[in-house]
Amino acid sequence: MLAPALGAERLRLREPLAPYTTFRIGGPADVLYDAMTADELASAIVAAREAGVPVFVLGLGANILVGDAGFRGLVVRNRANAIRFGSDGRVQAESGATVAELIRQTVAAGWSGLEHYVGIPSTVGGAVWQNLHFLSPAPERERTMFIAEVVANVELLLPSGARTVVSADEMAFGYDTSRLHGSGEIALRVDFQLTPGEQDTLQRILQENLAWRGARHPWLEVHPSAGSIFKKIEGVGAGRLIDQCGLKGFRIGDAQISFMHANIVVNVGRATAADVRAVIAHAQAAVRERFGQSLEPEIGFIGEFTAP
Ligand SMILES: NC(=O)C1=CN([C@@H]2O[C@H](COP(=O)(O)OP(=O)(O)OC[C@H]3O[C@@H](n4cnc5c(N)ncnc54)[C@H](OP(=O)(O)O)[C@@H]3O)[C@@H](O)[C@H]2O)C=CC1
Ligand SMILES: C=C(O[C@H]1[C@H](O)[C@@H](CO)O[C@H](OP(=O)(O)OP(=O)(O)OC[C@H]2O[C@@H](n3ccc(=O)[nH]c3=O)[C@H](O)[C@@H]2O)[C@@H]1NC(C)=O)C(=O)O
Repeated sequence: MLAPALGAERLRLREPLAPYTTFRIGGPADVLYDAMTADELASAIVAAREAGVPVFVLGLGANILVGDAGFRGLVVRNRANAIRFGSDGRVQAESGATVAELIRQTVAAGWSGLEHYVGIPSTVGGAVWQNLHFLSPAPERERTMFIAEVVANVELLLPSGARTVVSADEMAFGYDTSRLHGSGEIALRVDFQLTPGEQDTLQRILQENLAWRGARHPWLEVHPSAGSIFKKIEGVGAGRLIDQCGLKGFRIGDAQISFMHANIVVNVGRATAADVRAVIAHAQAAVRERFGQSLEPEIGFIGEFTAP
């Protein structure tokens, strides 16, 4: 049903999703399609919806846990990555561009606003979906900065299949959220408004932020993860509560609570989604019993899970 619209030769059947996630976990998608432009991304979603096929848009797979039984339907891997510079600090990126590449190009051109988010795996689409954030530069690090601060407009694909451009004010950005959560809307392109930056300042922020993250978070290349597993508990810290339960290093199968940061679960070998879910349940039960607090997962659970 999808082949006429998307091209049979570009559809991969029963494709394992683990390699396309930072957790390196997850069973096969019925069908995987790589969208190479924003137009292809929009066409694929519209084609799937018209055919009544469930569809999931995959960025870098940095904030999701895919079930061991995989995804029934179409996974569209967003590889639409064109980046165009306008005048006076305007930069437009397709939503599959990586934040890493966008930072590389904007910093090289002397524009400030995105350098704070260095080292965080994300596509531009994932970044606006979740309102990507990091602490303000050292030495103060006095506040959390959000990508919303440099977003001017977002082009959206609506559930109807129509496209529209909305301003940042209309994006309902919050901590770890935006209007894209649960709305069925997909970000196709984002316009950023950046400001001139001193090359030395930009380079300092890049290096200091990478050092900060490197010292606190496990390294993805060695210890695959999905970043923070649980949502922030304001003024307390999900990681601190799990830590105080003595759970650093707690392991089920090959899923382990990181020794570096208790809010991160790492895949130390061949972890399954069931292993990760069992670790999540254990941490939730321990924190509820000890502190009476509910830990709410921050990651998305995608596809089909077998019982742990
Ligand atoms: N601060 C940190 O240290 C870390 C932060 N992260 C966060 O994780 C996210 C990772 O992004 P990424 O790997 O690209 O995303 P993922 O592939 O992990 O997808 C996560 C969700 O993003 C939504 N999404 C992705 N692309 C789009 C799009 N074009 N339009 C609308 N929704 C989209 C989907 O939501 P839906 O299910 O609603 O369709 C999906 O469930 C970033 O937001 C980043 O902030 C991750 C790791 C560490
Ligand atoms: C890693 C992510 O985002 C990160 C983001 O990189 C950084 C910097 O802005 O701030 C948040 O981390 P965080 O470390 O402050 O969050 P929490 O896990 O709630 O920890 C809060 C505090 O608890 C303490 N803490 C943390 C871990 C630990 O093992 N022990 C401990 O005592 C630390 O003092 C820490 O600062 C984001 N996490 C959440 C859940 O909001 C992600 O979204 O995947």
